[in-house]
Amino acid sequence: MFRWADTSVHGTTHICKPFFSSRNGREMQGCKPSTPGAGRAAHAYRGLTSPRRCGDGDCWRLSRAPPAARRAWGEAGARSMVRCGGALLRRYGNFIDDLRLYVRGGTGGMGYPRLGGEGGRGGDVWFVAQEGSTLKSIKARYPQKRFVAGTGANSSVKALKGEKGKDCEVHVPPGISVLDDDGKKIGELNGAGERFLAARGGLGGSLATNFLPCKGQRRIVHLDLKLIADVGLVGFPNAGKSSLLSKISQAKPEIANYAFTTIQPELGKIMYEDFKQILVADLPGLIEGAHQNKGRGHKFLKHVERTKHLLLVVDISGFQLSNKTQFRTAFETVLLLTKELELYNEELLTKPALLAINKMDLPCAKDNLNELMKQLQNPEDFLHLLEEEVIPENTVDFREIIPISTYTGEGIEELKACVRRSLDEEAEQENEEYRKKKLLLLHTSGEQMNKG
Ligand SMILES: Nc1nc2c(ncn2[C@@H]2O[C@H](COP(=O)(O)OP(=O)(O)OP(=O)(O)O)[C@@H](O)[C@H]2O)c(=O)[nH]1
Ligand SMILES: [Mg+2]
Repeated sequence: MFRWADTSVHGTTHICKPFFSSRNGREMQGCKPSTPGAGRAAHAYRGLTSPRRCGDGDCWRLSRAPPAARRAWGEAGARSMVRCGGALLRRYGNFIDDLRLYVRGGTGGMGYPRLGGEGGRGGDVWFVAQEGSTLKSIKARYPQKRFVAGTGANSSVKALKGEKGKDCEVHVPPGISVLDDDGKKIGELNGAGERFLAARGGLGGSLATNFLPCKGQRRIVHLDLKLIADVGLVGFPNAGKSSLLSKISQAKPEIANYAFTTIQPELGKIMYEDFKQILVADLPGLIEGAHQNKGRGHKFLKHVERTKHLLLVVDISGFQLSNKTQFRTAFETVLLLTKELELYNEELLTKPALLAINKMDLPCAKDNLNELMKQLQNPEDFLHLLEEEVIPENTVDFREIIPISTYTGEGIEELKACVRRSLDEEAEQENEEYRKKKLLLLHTSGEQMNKG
């Protein structure tokens, strides 16, 4: 259940209780913010949140916040004043995670009717997973995006059985799903060296075909890339995911105080003293409705599918995309993120998950954290205040909740340790299951041999 890591904020380990939702009759975890969503108090509360650049180019400017909020926000807020720019005008970077290709197997060779010779089979088109390969490099090298294998050799007096046409091998990055033109998955390439037959060559001419060759298989396929990482950073825009990645790894992602700074996934490695490395993927921010592809949600959510662990990152001061959208408290953002994951693919909620509560250096953070804690401990007291649309059907079972600040470094070491512990536990569990399966297999094969 929810477990708070030791932090310099609290200095204690705190166990939060799960709660029972009367709404859907399921066990839930979470809380309801006591701050109402409207009115003067809420306005002040909102004013304490980081002013940010909104989706449509407007800003929640600090100057609009009430004076009390501005005072409370103080320097930290001023430091992270909104920067309005043309970021949203940028394309989705030059990172490519979907490529449409035409593939055709080679035509078979002609048969030799007089001597009953058989033409060679056409070559095949193969996709071969190779480390270092990218969809971008495929596009750059083969702008036509057409892959045709060689034609089989004709049967001749010298060689009655014609030679097979040359195979065409396309090197693709590991983590590829191959889809047909209707979007149906026809193959997967996860590890380096794995191969997928994309188009089979046609048979050579023989007696059965009146010595006429057959054409090779032809089709349109999509290569859909999903990042494979140990941990995926999931959160609303501006929560500090990229800041966190830059703090725990050598990666240098772009960091800025506006939504959608990260427009393409970025990878970083956490290096531990014993040389263990954990691959972390910084994913672009999600917004409400991401599961319906709002804010390019599908493009980003699909990467979550292949990460082993989820690390949800939320801003303790809450989130508001623009002054036209509703303000969401830290707890509401947790629920909303859960909901987006659940609606996109329910299985995502079965992944081991951790929760990082960021921006603990803000003046309002400790109060908000205490409030959040109260809500987490007695959620049933607050749940009825939440809007229906915020509450997910299921919940993420957070292994640990860690308050952090990427500015001061608070909680960062604890977070790294928690990530390591969680991955190690999972690996141990997988090993145990593998051992059990092997033992069972040995046992049953031994019994069969005894019977024989
Ligand atoms: N006060 C404070 N600000 C922070 C902290 N971490 C990040 N920020 C600020 O929050 C803003 C957003 O940080 P990013 O790391 O770009 O956030 P993100 O989640 O990657 O945002 P997107 O890429 O848009 O999804 C930046 O101005 C950061 O400087 C923190 O611990 N404390
Ligand atoms: Mg980012």
